[in-house]
Amino acid sequence: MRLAFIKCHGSGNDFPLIDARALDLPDADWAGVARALADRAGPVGGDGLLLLTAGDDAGHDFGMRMFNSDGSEAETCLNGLRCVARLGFELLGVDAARVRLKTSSAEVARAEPLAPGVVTICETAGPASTRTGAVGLRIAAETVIDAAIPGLPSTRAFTAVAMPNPHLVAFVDAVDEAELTALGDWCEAGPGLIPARANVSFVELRGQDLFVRTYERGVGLTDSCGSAMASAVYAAGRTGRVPFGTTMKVFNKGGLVMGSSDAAGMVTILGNATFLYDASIEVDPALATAEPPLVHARREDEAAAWAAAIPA
Ligand SMILES: N[C@@H](CCC[C@H](N)C(=O)O)C(=O)O
Repeated sequence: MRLAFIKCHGSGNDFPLIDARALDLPDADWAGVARALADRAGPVGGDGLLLLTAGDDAGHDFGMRMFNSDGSEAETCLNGLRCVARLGFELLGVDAARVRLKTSSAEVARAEPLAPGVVTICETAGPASTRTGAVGLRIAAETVIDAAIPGLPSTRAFTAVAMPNPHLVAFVDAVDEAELTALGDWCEAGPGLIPARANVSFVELRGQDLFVRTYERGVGLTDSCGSAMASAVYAAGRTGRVPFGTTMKVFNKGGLVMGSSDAAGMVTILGNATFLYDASIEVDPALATAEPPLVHARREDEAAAWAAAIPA
């Protein structure tokens, strides 16, 4: 089948994005499309597949679905949501919307550019939950807040957050990528402690700002993860490191976003939604393979604006 897509990124988290409002494919086929298009060794590459889906009578202007590179479907993707929101705004001619996610809803709106030429979207999601059941942790404790998790092969103190996708967040003095990768790999095996797996983040507190490095469920180490940044912002408030209500810069390997949260668990993230190119591609969902894409237009001005705003 031939699919049109936009290659986009939110804070360096990159995705093929498909307007799927009129496409009716079984979930297994979307999983195959994700595995074909978000394969780093394949013709497109990305940290997952984003779908813009139709609105509904429950007050959602449109919806978002997100499939990880391994074909698993996530509850949310907050870097991806900004890109989906931008496409929804452009297609519907609106500047704000309520969006249906897999198991929750989010509010999105156009915002003042973070830097000249950088399309910027504000998103509010939540409430974040620290209930271990919501995070998928099979332990007796009701919550894990800045505490070791029995059975996890790490002695670090974690805060477990459902955004609503599962996150384990540890504040560290300095991010050790090898340690993060080893722990992420352990979670990827779906151990009895956390069978649905988890996104794992190490976070450096830099004054009242954060630097977040994340091993994403279903993907691996990524340049940034929006729901991980949201979880880290909330965890910073919940653990008393940064007062709720503080707007902080959240740095990551792919750039930065602005974030804040409140005691009720609502998290607001402001960040880019950059479109890189428009293309179409022949995909075989059953085999999870794709031909090289036909690129129709490159949005070089947007890529340049982001590069100028976030020097390497
Ligand atoms: N990159 C995303 C999160 C994508 C889903 C995640 N890997 C999961 O399986 O929960 C983001 O920006 O939030």
